[in-house]
Amino acid sequence: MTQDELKDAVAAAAIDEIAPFLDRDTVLGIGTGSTANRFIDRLAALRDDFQGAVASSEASAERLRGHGIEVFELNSVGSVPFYIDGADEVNAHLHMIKGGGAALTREKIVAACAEKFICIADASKRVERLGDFPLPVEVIPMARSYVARELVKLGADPVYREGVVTDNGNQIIDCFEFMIDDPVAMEARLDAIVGVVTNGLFAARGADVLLLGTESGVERHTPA
Ligand SMILES: O=C[C@H](O)[C@H](O)[C@H](O)COP(=O)(O)O
Repeated sequence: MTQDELKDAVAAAAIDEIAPFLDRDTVLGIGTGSTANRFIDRLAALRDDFQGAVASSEASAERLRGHGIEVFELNSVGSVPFYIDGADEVNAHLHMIKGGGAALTREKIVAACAEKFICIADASKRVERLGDFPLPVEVIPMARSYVARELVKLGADPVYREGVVTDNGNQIIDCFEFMIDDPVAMEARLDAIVGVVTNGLFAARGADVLLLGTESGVERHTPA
């Protein structure tokens, strides 16, 4: 199977996972990226079965609206039973690296509000140790050089993602050569650097369920 077919398979599995719980009051949390897009496209068929969605990016909001799915501001929503999103890497504890598409901050906010985080990913995203994928860090623009120097002190090779402005008007630094032994501790340590808005480690609040697309079918994992 191609990677796109595996993404399609996990998007379909996520629909099966949430469909029995939808009602007219349900507002879903929706992530960003190519896997989340496939989920959004499948969600269109169910649009009359739930109220709408909160999106983690302007791109996902536009795609949802394009399918006739109402998009709500997070501040106007009481509860978010499910957050469905992809990942750049995920380990056995369902800690993740996210933010390859620069949407990490809004993703982390919507995920924090959700009762259940369902991660949808093809098998290439599953790793033993996080860090081969360069860890994204969203920074306030005026703090970029300072934050980069602090990241060097932590052992990373920080690279400014040129030309990218996040939905929040900020910039992204990608941390190369930065293997992560303790994702929970490192997530907190990075967040403590002045000028960091968010880092792409989703460990303190990891996923609750991983739907992993493999050659032999979709595997359902919970945290080890
Ligand atoms: O900022 C982007 C998000 O964190 C995505 O969920 C992540 O990059 C995975 O994207 P994709 O499904 O395209 O691999």
